[in-house]
Amino acid sequence: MWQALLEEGVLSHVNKEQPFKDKCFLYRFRVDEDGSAGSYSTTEDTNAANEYVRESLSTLFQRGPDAILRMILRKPSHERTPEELELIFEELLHITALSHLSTSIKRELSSIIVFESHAQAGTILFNQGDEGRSWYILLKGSVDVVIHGKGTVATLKNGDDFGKLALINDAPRAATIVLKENNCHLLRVDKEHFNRILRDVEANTLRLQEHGKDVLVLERVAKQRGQHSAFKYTVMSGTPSKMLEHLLETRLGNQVSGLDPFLDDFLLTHIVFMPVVQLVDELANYFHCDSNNGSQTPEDREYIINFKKRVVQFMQKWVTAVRHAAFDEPSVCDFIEDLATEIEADQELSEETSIIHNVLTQMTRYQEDRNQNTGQKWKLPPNGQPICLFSGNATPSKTIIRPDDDIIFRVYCADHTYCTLRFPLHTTAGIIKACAADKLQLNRGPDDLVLIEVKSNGERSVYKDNDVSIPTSLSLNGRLFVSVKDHLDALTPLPEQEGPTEGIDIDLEILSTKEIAYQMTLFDWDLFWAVHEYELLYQTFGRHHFGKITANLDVFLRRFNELQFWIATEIVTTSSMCKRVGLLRKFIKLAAYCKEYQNLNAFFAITMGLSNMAVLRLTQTWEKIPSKFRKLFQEFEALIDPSRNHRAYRVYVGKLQPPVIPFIPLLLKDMTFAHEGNKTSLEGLVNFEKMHMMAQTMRTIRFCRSRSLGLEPPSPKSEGEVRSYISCLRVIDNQRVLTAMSQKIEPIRKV
Ligand SMILES: Nc1ncnc2c1ncn2[C@@H]1O[C@@H]2COP(=O)(O)O[C@H]2[C@H]1O
Repeated sequence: MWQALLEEGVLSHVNKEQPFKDKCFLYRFRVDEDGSAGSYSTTEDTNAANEYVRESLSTLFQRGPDAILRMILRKPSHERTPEELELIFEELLHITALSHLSTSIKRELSSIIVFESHAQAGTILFNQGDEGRSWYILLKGSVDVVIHGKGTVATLKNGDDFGKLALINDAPRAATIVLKENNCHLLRVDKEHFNRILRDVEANTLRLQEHGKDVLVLERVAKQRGQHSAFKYTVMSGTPSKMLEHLLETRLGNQVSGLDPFLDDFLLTHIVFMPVVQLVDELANYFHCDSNNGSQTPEDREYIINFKKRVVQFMQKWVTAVRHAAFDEPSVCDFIEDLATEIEADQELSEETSIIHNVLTQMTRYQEDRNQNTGQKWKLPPNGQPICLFSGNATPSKTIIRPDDDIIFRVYCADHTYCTLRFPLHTTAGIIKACAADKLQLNRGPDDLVLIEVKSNGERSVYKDNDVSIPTSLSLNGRLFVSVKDHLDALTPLPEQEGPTEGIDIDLEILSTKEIAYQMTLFDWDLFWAVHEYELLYQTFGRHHFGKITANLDVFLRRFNELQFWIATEIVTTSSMCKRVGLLRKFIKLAAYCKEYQNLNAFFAITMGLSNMAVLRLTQTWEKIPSKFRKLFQEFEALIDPSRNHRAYRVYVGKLQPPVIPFIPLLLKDMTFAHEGNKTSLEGLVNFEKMHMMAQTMRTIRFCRSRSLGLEPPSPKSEGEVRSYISCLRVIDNQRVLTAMSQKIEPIRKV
């Protein structure tokens, strides 16, 4: 009762101590303090006073038991008796915020959980950006969750808890907590106890709300070994802006080195859910958060400066993660320049000057390089040869194909007449269609016409009007046609699409196999190097989704198919059995060298070429090669075996150190699997788990290229000859034709 009187302010301790202590005489009644106590002169006064005492006593009878609990909860742990701990434990059983915890944990909590009350509405419990020291459960009253630049985003009521995020992630407080009512009651668990008892058994999911709607859903995940605790919260879904805020608040600043996985996932995939322009806009707002904030306390200033530093760090990590792709966006370049100017003018940001200058230098270097190589011309030769620079240089040699580079290609119509067009790669199918129709004098409206690929086997695939990177997307011997919609059946492949009818003139036997593998790897490395991780995203979401070109990836995938069909073409066009046997041996050796050079793309392509039914069925040829070659080939086949989701290959490649040229079709398969199996948006929030899956695959590419290719060249005998040979392979990519030729050179044996 004394405790209740104390809490209600009837009684006060001279030093304002809150827990009531018996046998202590330093209390006085407030009325005494005020000096307003007087004698009751009339009977009415006495009756009124008695009535007042009765009412007060009945209130005290109600409040007394609760006050005992609070009195106990205010005691230091070591002063709590076993009976008192039991009382606390029973109370904890009724608290929803603890309902997911086991009985033994609640017992542990009984001895350390403390009661805290605050008399005044408006009291700040802690500030955004502060170090997290405790976790709270609200027992009575309500608090506002306030965020810089946003104001109050949520109000928490009794039963709610808060303050866990900073403790679990070792991050600063994500919001300021302000008491909304007088006399709020809270339970508090301090960090050291939280870490010891709760951290690793915390609830699996944490949902943050703003204005009644979920904005961030975090899930508990295992941390890597060696870290403070076994768990932390990672983002599962969220609104784009809240995820960015969470990133800037918690994932930057306290990270000394390395790239935080959430930050890296965000940087690699944000284009899916947050366009670059929006990202730059929000970063600029964060950087300028002080511009409309007149009076600032020193704490405010510190917070603001810290935030500015984080924006700079974000830019640095952005450029590291996506390299030149960031500089291809004018809004990013403008922002970097503005940042540099403002940072130079702000003494408080002097440490950031070198970071932003470094970013600026990278940007300038890239822009210079781009300006030098601007408007390159590529051509897609009509005879099924690889896409190459128009200047005649057959090897792209570390040349990236850019959206505004031109490409020269042909568009045919049903009677096989054609026009030659030259367009930037980012041109849409709709424009190409209109222009080709005009040149070929097809007098029909654009809605009646389609742009379509006709493959060498007669298969057709229609382009959507807003698809881009059209010429590079063609299959090896595929051709672009423009046709009236209703007459697609009339389209037939051109005779030349069949490919060569006999082997290429050069005598492969005289070229050193190792030299071919070496030159092939250099060539493939250059193509691989030009592919940006983003192209995997563009390809997965569809050519029209981002309006961005996938030309470098297209060229690399074409190369894969080219190698695969080249093997089959060479074998079936070699009619001499003796030569064929030699060729088979040579190709198995070639696959072995490519594997040794860690060019797994070529290794797969060659092995798949050799496993083509048109080659595999040549039993007489296979019988004539030494058994050690056949065994080697069986090993290779086992490695490319697609069963159990390409397990053999995944295990093998998992052990390699870069540089590696990976089997890209599998990476694309993984991307498609992640894309088709998971929604991009879940109840209005970005499904970040999906973004994480996609980023993992994109990171594989980064890992494979994280060291440059430094192969020891085999003593060159015919370097130039080999190089020009492997960069200009002509192939048959029609399976029916390959099989027919195979049957011609080794007819089915009659039993
Ligand atoms: N929308 C929100 N954004 C950030 N924090 C929130 C939000 N809603 C509630 N909170 C709580 O506010 C707390 C502030 O401190 P913490 O970052 O430790 O943990 C935070 C959450 O528990």
